[in-house]
Amino acid sequence: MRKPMVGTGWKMNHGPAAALTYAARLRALLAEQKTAGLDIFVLPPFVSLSAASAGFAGSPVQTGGQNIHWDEAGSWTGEISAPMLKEVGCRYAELAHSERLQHFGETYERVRLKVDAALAADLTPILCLGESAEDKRLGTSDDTLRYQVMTALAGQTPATIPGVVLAYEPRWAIGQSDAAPPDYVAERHAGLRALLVDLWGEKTAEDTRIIYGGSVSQTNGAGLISLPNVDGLFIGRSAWTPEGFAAMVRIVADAKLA
Ligand SMILES: O=C(CO)[C@H](O)COP(=O)(O)O
Repeated sequence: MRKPMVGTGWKMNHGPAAALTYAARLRALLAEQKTAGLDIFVLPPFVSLSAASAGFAGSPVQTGGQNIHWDEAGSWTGEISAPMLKEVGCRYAELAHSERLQHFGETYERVRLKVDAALAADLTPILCLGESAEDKRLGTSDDTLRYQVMTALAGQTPATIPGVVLAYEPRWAIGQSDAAPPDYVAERHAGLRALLVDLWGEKTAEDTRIIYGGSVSQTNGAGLISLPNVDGLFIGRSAWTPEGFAAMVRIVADAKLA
């Protein structure tokens, strides 16, 4: 059984003081909602992780970092290690976000090392996958997703794959006015599920969560979370307020905990 998820990445928003304010407000809102049975997560900026982890301590909300280096320590100026995320109370490590690929030179070859580092530190990798607008135009979306999965998860086993959350985020749908069309999302998630079967077998595919991100909102969220093979929602802008995120938690809970 795949435990449903709902999470938000704050990107470069909410310093430590704002993180504490957000956490206090979200805790109060979620105390009035169904949350048992959901994995709920927030991915603050690095400088806000200690504050956020403290602010959410004892609540249903877990924290995670938006990136890690593949090494445990060393001369890597400006980088953060998986053990450091663990030390500040994180459960998750987001990897390969499209903005890291587009603006900061990230590669899926490097992400493979980061998946290993996250798992070694007992963090759950949230592995972002997604095709470009050009892929979509050319009909090569599934080829690109296959390359990303096979490269980032090379060396994993049927037993370790379910410890990774796949986050399907079509690049062309991020930061837009609406999400990818539901039938398109359903096709890509079905393709990823079939790829997991092909590479690691039925049980691994059945146990591995695939969540959707890319302009999720209160308008489209219920339709997206109801699609087959969509095990959760991963929200940016619509969840940068506690009220917005609490509304998305409710949408996922209503769909998945009924
Ligand atoms: O990071 C994302 C979700 O946290 C993703 O980039 C979607 O962002 P959004 O389009 O602002 O929801």
